[in-house]
Amino acid sequence: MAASTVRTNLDGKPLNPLTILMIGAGGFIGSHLCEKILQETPHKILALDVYSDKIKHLLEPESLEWAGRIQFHRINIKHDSRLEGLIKMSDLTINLAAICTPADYNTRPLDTIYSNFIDALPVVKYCSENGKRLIHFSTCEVYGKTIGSFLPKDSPLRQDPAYYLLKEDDSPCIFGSIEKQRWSYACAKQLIERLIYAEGAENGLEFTIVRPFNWIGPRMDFIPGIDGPSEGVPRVLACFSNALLRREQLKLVDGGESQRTFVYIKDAIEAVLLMIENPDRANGHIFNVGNPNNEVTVRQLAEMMTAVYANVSGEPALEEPTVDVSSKEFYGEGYDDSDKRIPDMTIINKQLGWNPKTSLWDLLDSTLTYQHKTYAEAIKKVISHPTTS
Ligand SMILES: NC(=O)c1ccc[n+]([C@@H]2O[C@H](COP(=O)([O-])OP(=O)(O)OC[C@H]3O[C@@H](n4cnc5c(N)ncnc54)[C@H](O)[C@@H]3O)[C@@H](O)[C@H]2O)c1
Ligand SMILES: O=c1ccn([C@@H]2O[C@H](COP(=O)(O)OP(=O)(O)O[C@H]3OC[C@@H](O)[C@H](O)[C@H]3O)[C@@H](O)[C@H]2O)c(=O)[nH]1
Repeated sequence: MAASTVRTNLDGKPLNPLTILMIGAGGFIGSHLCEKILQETPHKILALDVYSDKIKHLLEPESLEWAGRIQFHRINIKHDSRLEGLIKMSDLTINLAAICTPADYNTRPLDTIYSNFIDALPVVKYCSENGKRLIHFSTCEVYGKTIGSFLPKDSPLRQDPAYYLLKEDDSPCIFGSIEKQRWSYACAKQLIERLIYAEGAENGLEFTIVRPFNWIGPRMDFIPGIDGPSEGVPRVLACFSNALLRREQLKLVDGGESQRTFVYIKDAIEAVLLMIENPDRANGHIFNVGNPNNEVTVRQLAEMMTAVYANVSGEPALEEPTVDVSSKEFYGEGYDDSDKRIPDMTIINKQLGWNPKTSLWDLLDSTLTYQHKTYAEAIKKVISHPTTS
């Protein structure tokens, strides 16, 4: 591994080992980022989260080759005086902590706003006051709806990228009305972005903002009734995986017409490592991180996942693998949706030379292989003994 050799950045400068405070290290993205940093770099991680299940394999046993380079701190940043001390001890803080599942945005809007704005405030403040660098995770949802979504359905302008391509320094942020509480998350993320940007402009905070575009892969969210609440609604990858594992129909919200671009978590993590190790190129920037080549409608995603899962499991797909449900029925009152999300890649290409590599088919193949291996047996047990779940 590279830890014993001298690492250089994109400009050929040697890199000193960093101490990185990773807030939300126990989540989906955090677990992959911890793995990458420990396996490929000499950097140290102060991993902060309220949960550690997804990074258990990195914390135990003590004999692992990176023992001593990762330390877990079980802390809730809502109320813990240790936060500032940890920021002071680190060269860089990465903030991933958030409530970020759409089922929560309209049903727990207060928790969503507190988590994505209020709870992030001390992190920004302590970084700014102590002259520490911050990489903050925002979201592609700050763009909201595309300009093109307001055009008539048959308008040829809808095919023009000027009406849908999402550009960091150009596109407006278009949300629905206040009673559409779906946008509580996007709005909170937008305000914290503006605050970080202002701290940079007025007080010299060194920051990078990341806007992930539907990063997916192993360890994303949970499978209801197995490693998460039975009634919980995770993001689409886990919802569809859960249905496939249980041989149930995949639910298409409002016909599954919305479009998304999906990027493989392992590609996306490469971009984050470039940001970590190239501050001169990353500071002061907002980066879209996604795969513009992997666009599908949610219906197409369901069809692809059904086909891939049949290959992986060796079980034929259901005759009617999908069923339509209304958003009101699925998410409740106040849901709304982003119509289309294609990231413009100009800034990340220019600053960091990063490009995603993995096709949607390939990333679904490795992810569903993982889901099958991890959950198929447990699901069978729960189905045959429903009362013990
Ligand atoms: N996965 C994606 O495609 C995606 C897309 C857009 C934005 N993001 C952003 O990236 C970040 C990470 O997303 P993820 O997919 O890994 O989500 P995740 O839910 O898997 O991880 C978030 C982690 O933060 C922790 N956390 C939340 N509140 C906390 C608190 N008060 N104190 C300590 N820990 C706390 C959670 O326990 C969890 O482990 C979030 O900010 C999210 O908004 C992710
Ligand atoms: O079972 C399901 C689940 C979801 N969906 C649909 O699939 C699409 C994608 O849903 P996801 O749950 O992955 O969430 P979204 O892409 O809407 O938002 C996500 O993207 C960016 C991040 O900030 C967050 O992780 C999350 O808000 C939506 O149109 C949703 O309505 C279904 O049709 N069926």
